[in-house]
Amino acid sequence: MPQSLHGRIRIPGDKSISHRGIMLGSIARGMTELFGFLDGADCRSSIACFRQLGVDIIQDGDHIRILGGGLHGLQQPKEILNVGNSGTTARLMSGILAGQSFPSSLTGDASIQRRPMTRIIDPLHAMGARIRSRRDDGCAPLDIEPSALRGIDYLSPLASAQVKSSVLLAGLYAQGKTSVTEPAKSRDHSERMLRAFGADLIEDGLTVSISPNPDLTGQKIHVPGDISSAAYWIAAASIIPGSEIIIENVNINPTRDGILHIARAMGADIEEINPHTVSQEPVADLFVRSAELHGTRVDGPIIPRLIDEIPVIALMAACAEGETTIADAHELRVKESDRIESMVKNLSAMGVSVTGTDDGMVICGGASLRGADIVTCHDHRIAMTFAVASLLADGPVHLDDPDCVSVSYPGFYRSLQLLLGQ
Ligand SMILES: O=C(O)C1=C[C@@H](OP(=O)(O)O)[C@@H](O)[C@H](O)C1
Ligand SMILES: C=C(OP(=O)(O)O)C(=O)O
Repeated sequence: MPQSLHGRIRIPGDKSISHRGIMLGSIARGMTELFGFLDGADCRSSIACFRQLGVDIIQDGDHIRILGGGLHGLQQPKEILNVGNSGTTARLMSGILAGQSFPSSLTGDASIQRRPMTRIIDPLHAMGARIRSRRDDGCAPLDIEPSALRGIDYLSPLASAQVKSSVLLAGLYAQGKTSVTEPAKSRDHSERMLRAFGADLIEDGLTVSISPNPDLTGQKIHVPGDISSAAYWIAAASIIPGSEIIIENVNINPTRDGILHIARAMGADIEEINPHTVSQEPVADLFVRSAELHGTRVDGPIIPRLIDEIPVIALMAACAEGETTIADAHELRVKESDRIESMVKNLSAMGVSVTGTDDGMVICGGASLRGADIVTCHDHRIAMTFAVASLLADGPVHLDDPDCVSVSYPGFYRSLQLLLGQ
């Protein structure tokens, strides 16, 4: 019988909001303070890049102070900017760099150098940017030359907050208005934060428009807890009989709350307590009790609202009664790893009957999980998913790179021990 989870837990700050806080604080005028910042490897990469761009950023744990010099206050970096493992840093920062009066280059780790950048290069080109993939393969390293930008109306083929945000940030430096229309709503943290910093931004359904600003103004931002990190505890507490936990201070932004909808559709028992707003973002504590789960269908416009949670949703599906189909999630193939392949391979190794499809997977629930050697592909979400799976396995589960969790959740294993009462 697996050991149940109990107690209250506070999860680290939201990764998307932490990145945006560093970036907007760096191009705003005056002091920005971030409280509850995610001190994980990805957000540290954003700090390192903007320091290289001449911004004074002081970090004291999860408290950050940024002295921004305004939209044109960045300086030419002496060396190539290194985004590490962070796609968000690469794509959003490219939008800012495209509008600068100096050249710059950026690269990242092996995973970043495989992830597609044409999705931002194309719209930035249409705005007049001079940005090219050094190896001509559509991936980083990217070289960016100064040029005058003009506003465009961009019809994005993808529901991607990174693409949307990159174009909107470039729009701050463009002549005229820039708008982005997406096929489905992606996370809207950039829109909320840009507005708080004083940007001239309008939202109309799936279209967001921004006009160039004379300047943004530094802000104090309280970063709420990351629902993508809460997802592991939602899943673990739901699956393991007898569990009862409270996850404090979780961002429940409707563009991010897909996991709550899908978990409830599977029968999960999740109560939202004390809902309130913090720095333009809706927040609540989540009371999660174990429940009998059953299979469901995960597809359509909810996909961008839970894209990073699909690995752990697939694990919930493996432990539920009946079949679950995940579709319309082709984007999983271009994350830190090919997450469809990673999930199919590792769930199969644990004895789950799962079939990968082009844009998702079909999972037969109800199997008992056996011990296995897990290939994480250095992907933090795969590592955390199988650390949760290990609680249910009837034999030892070995992760080849357990430490990669520090990309988004440095205290993950400590939190797990706490919830297990160890
Ligand atoms: O904008 C963001 O902060 C993010 C957007 C999503 O990526 P896409 O924009 O590629 O969908 C998500 O997967 C990533 O973890 C963070
Ligand atoms: C896809 C992710 O992040 P990024 O694109 O910023 O690397 C993630 O955190 O799951």
